Amino acid sequence: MSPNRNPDGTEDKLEVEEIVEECKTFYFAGKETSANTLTWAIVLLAINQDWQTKARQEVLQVLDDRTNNILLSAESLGELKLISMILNETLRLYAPISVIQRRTCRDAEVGGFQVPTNTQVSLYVIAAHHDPEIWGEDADRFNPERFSQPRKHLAAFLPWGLGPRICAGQSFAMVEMKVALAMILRRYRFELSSSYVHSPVQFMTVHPQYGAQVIFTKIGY
Ligand code: HEM
Repeated sequence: MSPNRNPDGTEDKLEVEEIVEECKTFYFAGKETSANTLTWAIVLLAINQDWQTKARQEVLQVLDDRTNNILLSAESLGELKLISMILNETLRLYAPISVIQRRTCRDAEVGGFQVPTNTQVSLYVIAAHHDPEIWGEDADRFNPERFSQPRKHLAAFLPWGLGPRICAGQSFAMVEMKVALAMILRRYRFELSSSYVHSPVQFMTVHPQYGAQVIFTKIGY
């Protein structure tokens, strides 16, 4: 671990315990979030069979256009436009981290409100993501088309947070989720089981309280 130079020129190094803590943060921040997003994406595609079909067609087309049609290359990942739209819409509807917290280090004014130093401020990601004034009257519906055009309000979509503490694993997470979803779509058709009960719950991350019962059928690709 290379030393970090402070503004006064002195050097700081992370201690072993601090490195261990960082590893734990990466494990927790990286595993639950991505796993739950993928789970919700599978549930949403199991409900919305038209999008599942379109997404599979895209994956097969991107793979077919390659000589090695089994693995996705870094460049072919960029061609999975529908998969990106589906993952973004999943992150909008079921942002794994639904509340972001900050503590003010000085007096501030936010939207006309005076916020004194040392106040804990909670930013409800889930409220911004479901606001009909931003997303329209169908804000609660799954519609990946919303992400076919660049977003007008950056701050209306913030599953990764915003600012200097934005998610450190954002790009990595999108790559792993795209690869996993593409590989599942390529090999399986899936539908919701009749035992599935829709009940999102927030406990550390937003996940399906009673699990996600989905029936997978292998397809011959
Ligand atoms: C769907 C997947 C993920 C989502 C939705 C997500 C979301 C977030 C959010 C909302 C934050 C807080 C940002 C803030 O306070 O403004 C965060 C922080 C963080 N995330 Fe992620 N994350 C995901 C995956 C990952 C992965 C795969 C890794 C690492 C491999 C990772 C590593 C981190 C770290 C280290 C932080 C703390 C950054 C800091 O405090 O400076 N995340 N993430």
